[in-house]
Amino acid sequence: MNILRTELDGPLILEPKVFGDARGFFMESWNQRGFDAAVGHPVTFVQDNHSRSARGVLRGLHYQLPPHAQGKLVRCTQGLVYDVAVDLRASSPTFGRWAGVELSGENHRQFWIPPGFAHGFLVLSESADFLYKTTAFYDQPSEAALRWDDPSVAITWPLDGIEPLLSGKDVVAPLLADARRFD
Ligand SMILES: Cc1cn([C@H]2C[C@H](O)[C@@H](COP(=O)(O)OP(=O)(O)O[C@H]3O[C@@H](C)C(=O)[C@@H](O)[C@H]3O)O2)c(=O)[nH]c1=O
Repeated sequence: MNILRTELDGPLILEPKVFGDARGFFMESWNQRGFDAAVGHPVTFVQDNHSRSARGVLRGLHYQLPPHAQGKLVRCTQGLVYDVAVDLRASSPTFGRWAGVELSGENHRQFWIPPGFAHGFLVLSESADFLYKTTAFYDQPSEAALRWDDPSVAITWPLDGIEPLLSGKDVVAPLLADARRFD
């Protein structure tokens, strides 16, 4: 597994070793020992999620508040998405900054987003299957969101003229100035 850092302290891009042959490919999509070594400490996942979205769907930016804050290990198994993490750790030198990466069924990349970050993605293919593991259970009262197009965060989503399709709650998500942050 190849590990790439972003300009933010915490998120990691993981590139699993893919064994291709005449049948197709094989890869270890998660290996506890390798993952813990990459992150530098043991991580326990408790939930796996799967969503499917059409082109132009933008889910996010989402997080859960402590004590239900979630680390997420995300990947796209079919299609192509642009995936983004935003640093919401109040004491972080990179508070309010973002990192983005293309994840696809072709590049097999995974993105580790630790607790303390908002997360979202934009679908760039006709459809996309998005799978992720979380370190805490879904807790609806702890859900929080940050506006995807907050000018102070200024994420350069590769929209290319697409009008993103958002959920009702994402349309009215607060700007960074009003969003809940992590102490
Ligand atoms: C996230 C989640 C949702 N749900 C339910 C609640 C709701 O009725 C339905 C759809 O939920 P949402 O609209 O929040 O789904 P979605 O917009 O896909 O939410 C996800 O977005 C990405 C960007 C993330 O980072 C995830 O953590 C998660 O917040 O599924 C669960 O039962 N368990 C879960 O873990």
